[in-house]
Amino acid sequence: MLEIQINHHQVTSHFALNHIHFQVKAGEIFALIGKSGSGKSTIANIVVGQTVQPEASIRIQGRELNTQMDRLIKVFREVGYVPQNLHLMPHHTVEEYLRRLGQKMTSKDLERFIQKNLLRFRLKSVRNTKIQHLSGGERQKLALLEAISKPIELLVLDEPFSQLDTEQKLEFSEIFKQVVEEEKIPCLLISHDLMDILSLSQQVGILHQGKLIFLGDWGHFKKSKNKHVVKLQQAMFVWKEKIDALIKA
Ligand SMILES: Nc1ncnc2c1ncn2[C@@H]1O[C@H](COP(=O)(O)OP(=O)(O)OP(=O)(O)O)[C@@H](O)[C@H]1O
Repeated sequence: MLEIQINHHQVTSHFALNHIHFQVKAGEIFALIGKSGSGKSTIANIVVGQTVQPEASIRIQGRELNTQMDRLIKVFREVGYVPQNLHLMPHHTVEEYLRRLGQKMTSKDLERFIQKNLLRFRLKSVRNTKIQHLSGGERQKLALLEAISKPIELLVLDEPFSQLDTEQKLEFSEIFKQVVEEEKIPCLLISHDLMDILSLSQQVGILHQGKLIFLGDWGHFKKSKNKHVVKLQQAMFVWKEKIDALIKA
């Protein structure tokens, strides 16, 4: 279980996070959505340890990660993080990159790691392609692979769908869902688009001007009368009508 508590974090004179408190179970995807500038990435940066906020509490199985010891490293070692802007090595091929990730393994384990992950992440056909020539979807898969290639206790993805087309989103969603189930770790998924997270997450948090204005599962979401949630419900209704009409035509 991951528990995040940020009572107050002043980012600028105009923007602060307030009363952020939520929990994510192992094997569960918690989607944090909100408009641009609502504070999603600020939360992600605190959760992964990139922003120093001594008063924030990031607990995994009741153990506090945000301690002075853990502050010595840039990202908490327990976290697998896929940032909004990926930092992959452009001149390496996919296979070379995997060899780098597994450089401390025995040669037998390394071969097993490469074969398993090329299959699991559907990257076999591009194993000899340089990263600079990969599609957005392939790069995103490689970043997720890297995030889970070390022992981690939680996973954070910041806007993984923003550069992907519809087909790539579908493929990435399938792989991502399977990975979270297999790894049995809590996952925080940041997105600005409700459509991208609908079929993926069990819990959803809606962020508005630095505050969580909704927190719950999709059953609660459906029944909520909060004005911001009602707007999203209406958008979903319009999509449903359009999709139904297309299917019937
Ligand atoms: N390092 C910083 N310096 C100044 N202002 C910042 C900094 N980081 C964030 N902000 C401000 O804090 C607010 C929240 O930003 P944040 O990036 O968390 O929003 P977001 O919801 O992730 O937006 P987006 O979806 O566009 O990425 C914004 O008004 C932003 O300008």
